[in-house]
Amino acid sequence: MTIVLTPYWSNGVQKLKMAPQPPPKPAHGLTPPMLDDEIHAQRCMAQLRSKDKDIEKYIYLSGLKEHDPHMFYRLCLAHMPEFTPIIYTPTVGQACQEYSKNYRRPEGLFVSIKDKGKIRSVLRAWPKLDDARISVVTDGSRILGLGDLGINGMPISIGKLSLYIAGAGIRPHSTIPICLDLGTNTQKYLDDPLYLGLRKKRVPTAEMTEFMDEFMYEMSQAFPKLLIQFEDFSTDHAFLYLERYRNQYPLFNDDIQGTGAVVLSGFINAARLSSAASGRPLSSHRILFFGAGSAGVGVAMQLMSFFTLNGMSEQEARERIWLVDSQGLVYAGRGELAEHKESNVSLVRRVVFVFPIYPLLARFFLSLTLAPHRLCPPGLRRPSDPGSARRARVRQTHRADGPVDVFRRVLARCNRGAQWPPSIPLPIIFPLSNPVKLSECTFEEAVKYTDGKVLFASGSPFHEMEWKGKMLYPGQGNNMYIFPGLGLGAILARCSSVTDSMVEASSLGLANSLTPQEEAMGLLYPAIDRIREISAGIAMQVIRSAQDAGVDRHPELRAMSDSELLAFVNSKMWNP
Ligand SMILES: NC(=O)C1=CN([C@@H]2O[C@H](COP(=O)(O)OP(=O)(O)OC[C@H]3O[C@@H](n4cnc5c(N)ncnc54)[C@H](OP(=O)(O)O)[C@@H]3O)[C@@H](O)[C@H]2O)C=CC1
Ligand SMILES: CC(=O)C(=O)O
Ligand SMILES: [Mg+2]
Repeated sequence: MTIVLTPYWSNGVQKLKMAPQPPPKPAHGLTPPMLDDEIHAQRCMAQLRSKDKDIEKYIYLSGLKEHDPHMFYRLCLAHMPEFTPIIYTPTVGQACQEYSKNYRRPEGLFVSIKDKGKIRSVLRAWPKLDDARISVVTDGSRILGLGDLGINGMPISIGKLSLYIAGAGIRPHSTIPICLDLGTNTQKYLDDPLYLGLRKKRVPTAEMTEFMDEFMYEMSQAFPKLLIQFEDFSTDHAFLYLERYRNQYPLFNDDIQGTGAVVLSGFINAARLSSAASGRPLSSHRILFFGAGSAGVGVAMQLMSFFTLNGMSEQEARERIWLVDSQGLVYAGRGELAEHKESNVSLVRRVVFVFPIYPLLARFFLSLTLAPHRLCPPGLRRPSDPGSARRARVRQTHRADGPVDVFRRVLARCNRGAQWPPSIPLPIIFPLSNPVKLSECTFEEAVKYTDGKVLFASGSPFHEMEWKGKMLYPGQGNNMYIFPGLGLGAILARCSSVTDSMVEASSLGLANSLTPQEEAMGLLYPAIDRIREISAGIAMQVIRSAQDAGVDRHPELRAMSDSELLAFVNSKMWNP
């Protein structure tokens, strides 16, 4: 089916093709006589691999997905490690940045601030109203770590949904990529004649909230069975709209909750290995978050919840967790804190009482000195390090222009060329920022500075490497391991909302999905080729958790045994 769905900014009439229907058998004579499926799969891979640049590969695969979706998803499933860096991070970041330049055809739904008051009619233009089950919605304001890309954020919604289809077997025509156009504060795009979005600065939060209220209500009316994933909203709005709507509609925020879940899962597996090697209990870990945005605070909240559910007091759990932002250590009394840091005050250190008389000195000291010093694992501290020299060093690190440089320097200084201390046999380093160029450190750096001992997981993929005759494998701590299974479970259980317990269930499901072979290799996350199996297991845990929380609306699933439920989940997966 094709319908005319012209983006409001487009002059011409363009057709939005609803993909993918099973390909109709072409009449004899309309295809080459020897067009064999198997050979054609090889041909497509050869065409893909012949492209020099990743962005060209991305464009090629977008075209393949449009005109032959079955082949696209078949190849995607067969070559996950090769495909994900192209259709997802890191290349999707470039695809977003160049979206207006490379734009070829409409894909997804654009809802503009100008549609306020008539969002209903925009949504109802979507051709597959009854089929819709999952939508990834972004406003383009914080795409990966690349900042405010405005309407150029659309490929992130498309990319995430491709992973839903490939990774969890969501039916392609049940997905709706959405980009909200609320303006952009990035001058480069406002000045770009090719920019496809509104040429105005972002609207104030109050106006955005009115828009969001209407948008969410109309979404629930137009698509009654829809689960919504909020993606890459700037941190203030990410927390605001998650809290505002989470009890009203089935939705979750991928950057806060999906990231929290994936990192908790990796942490559980890493801490197991680390604690086994050091003989120290899980409670001995000290966790530094370098960045206190939606991802950092989301993960910190997830870890807090895990620690307290597993026997630690809130105080003990809090003492494990340290947040650092662009101003240094986040602590109560530092001054006005952003809402998402303030409202998660249980994470904020309450250390200022040590300096009742000299609050300014305290702020300076805590921000520049104590935080990185204390956070540096104990075995790495140099007891003889004079305070002034340390302060100077730390100040120097804070002079850097971005978190990447700061982190690299801290890491390098932690090592100081000395032997990695035996008190921390297996340090855990998760440089989670995306895409690759924003990763806080590379796998190679982490391996080098820890003499090959690091337990490592990054947001974007790195290659394995050899170190002193041994092959070392980096993990990919990316929410792509979580959202397909979490979404599938929430859809199949017909949830009225997504609870914290469902998110935690997805995390534990992932942590427990390692095979004995993967465990023996010291992996923190399972091989991505097994994503379907992993997603099915996660979906099953999520459904059970939804039932426990009483938010499921599919009572027949309650009567099923676990094996029946798993078979049911698998039977619902779409296959190319
Ligand atoms: N691996 C994964 O699955 C995921 C990865 N991410 C990635 O995480 C990154 C962060 O996302 P998000 O939290 O939403 O982004 P934000 O921009 O909201 O947060 C960034 C944080 O880093 C802090 N920061 C910036 N510069 C410095 C500096 N020089 N020194 C110390 N701290 C600094 C900021 O401080 P301040 O608060 O003071 O401004 C802020 O707290 C992105 O790259 C994103 O792609 C996100 C989601 C999932
Ligand atoms: C992975 C992801 O969601 C992000 O970097 O924003
Ligand atoms: Mg994201």
